[in-house]
Amino acid sequence: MIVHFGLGAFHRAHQAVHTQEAGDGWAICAVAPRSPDVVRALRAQDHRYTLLVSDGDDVSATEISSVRRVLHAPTETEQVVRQVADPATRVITLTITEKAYADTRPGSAIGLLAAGLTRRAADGGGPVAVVSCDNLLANGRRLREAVRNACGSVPEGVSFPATVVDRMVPATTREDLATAAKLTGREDLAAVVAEPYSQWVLQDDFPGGRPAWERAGARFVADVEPYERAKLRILNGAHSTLAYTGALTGVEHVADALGDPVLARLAGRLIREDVLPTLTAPPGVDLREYGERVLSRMRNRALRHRCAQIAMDGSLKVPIRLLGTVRDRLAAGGMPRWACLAVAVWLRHVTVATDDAGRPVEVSDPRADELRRLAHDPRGLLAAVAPDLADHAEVAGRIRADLADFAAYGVRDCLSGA
Ligand SMILES: NC(=O)c1ccc[n+]([C@@H]2O[C@H](COP(=O)([O-])OP(=O)(O)OC[C@H]3O[C@@H](n4cnc5c(N)ncnc54)[C@H](O)[C@@H]3O)[C@@H](O)[C@H]2O)c1
Ligand SMILES: O=P(O)(O)OC[C@@H](O)[C@@H](O)[C@H](O)[C@H](O)CO
Repeated sequence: MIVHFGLGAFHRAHQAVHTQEAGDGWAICAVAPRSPDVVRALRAQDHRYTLLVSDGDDVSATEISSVRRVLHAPTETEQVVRQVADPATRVITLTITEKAYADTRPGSAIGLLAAGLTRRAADGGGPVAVVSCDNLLANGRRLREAVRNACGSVPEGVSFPATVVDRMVPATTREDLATAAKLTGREDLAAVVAEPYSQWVLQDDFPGGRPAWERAGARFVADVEPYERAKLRILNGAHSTLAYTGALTGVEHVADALGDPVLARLAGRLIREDVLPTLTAPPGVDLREYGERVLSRMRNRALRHRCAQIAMDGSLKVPIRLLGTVRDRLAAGGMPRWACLAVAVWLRHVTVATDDAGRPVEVSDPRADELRRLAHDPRGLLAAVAPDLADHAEVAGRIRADLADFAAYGVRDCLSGA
């Protein structure tokens, strides 16, 4: 049995699909940490749901049935703890978003995981792998640290393999639900839509055994780090850049942001000129080709990936997706013009929160209030997120100038002249 925390769209289109395609009998008990809606929807349809896969032209529908039980954490806490402690559970996966790793209070996702692992250790539940599938740096180590904080120590027999996950899965829209109903002939409130591309790279450290996810295309490697760095900097770096520039220029979805040549040029130059020189290719991977493919994947119009969704929680995402690129380019003697520009666009997004036409944009970030209070002080603002870069005269000067230009001329005009 696998216990999964975070019953969002991504789990349903990625780990659940890999587990079904492995075909070796593993089943999933999925825990919803917050909203009960998906729990109700799945219970009403025998836990089965539709995966729509579209390249922008054709769409296929597949029934996913690897999820066999669902639990709502706030109201079914004891069942969650018992399921984690159960010796039949041998793998635990998580997609709980970046910010959830900092919340180790009792009752939080990490708190419940920790309570279950503690009971498991006391009851002799046996070894188990706990696998973060969130877009974090060193997600295995990060999760281990969170569990250690919540438990006081790391329970024996628990491994935390590092992973890299890659598939674009936007929030399901009403139109997606209508497409699922049309293709399957039944209403499905838990349907998800994804691109054809799907990748999962994992460190093979599963002391209690694991599904044969390699049968579904997963790769087990000794060192996940080069894959992680490449994916987070190329794909997620470009995604966040398009999300902030799109949001501030009145564009709703990522595919449409790439339809604007000015925004597409920024994303392309960011990848080619700033990100690629900071990377070492994983064995057998052509990173230039991966970068081009990422941009073409993002042009998929079947994915209604909202700029506002990707823009959320920038204070946690931007350091992972863009600041490493800035630092490595500087260390190598280069000036990461495009990455700095992207950081400046994010700072404008989180502090000013109106687009070029003066319309309010959606900002959801745990540090938004604090950063907004620093809007009048560009150096202080940068120091709040990257003190080392605030001390770098050229970077701080460029970001200050970009912020002033955005205020005077608008983001799009500045980007078109950059
Ligand atoms: N959607 C994608 O394209 C994609 C691709 C790769 C990785 N991921 C990873 O998966 C995560 C979830 O993406 P999604 O598309 O399923 O999003 P989603 O909004 O559909 O689901 C988010 C899930 O996280 C839970 N959650 C949110 N805040 C939480 C908190 N503070 N504590 C505990 N749980 C919390 C929600 O209850 C929900 O189950 C992302 O944050 C990312 O790290 C997503
Ligand atoms: O899911 P988030 O919020 O961490 O980030 C939004 C997207 O950039 C991300 O989900 C990508 O679609 C994904 O990482 C592709 O593999």
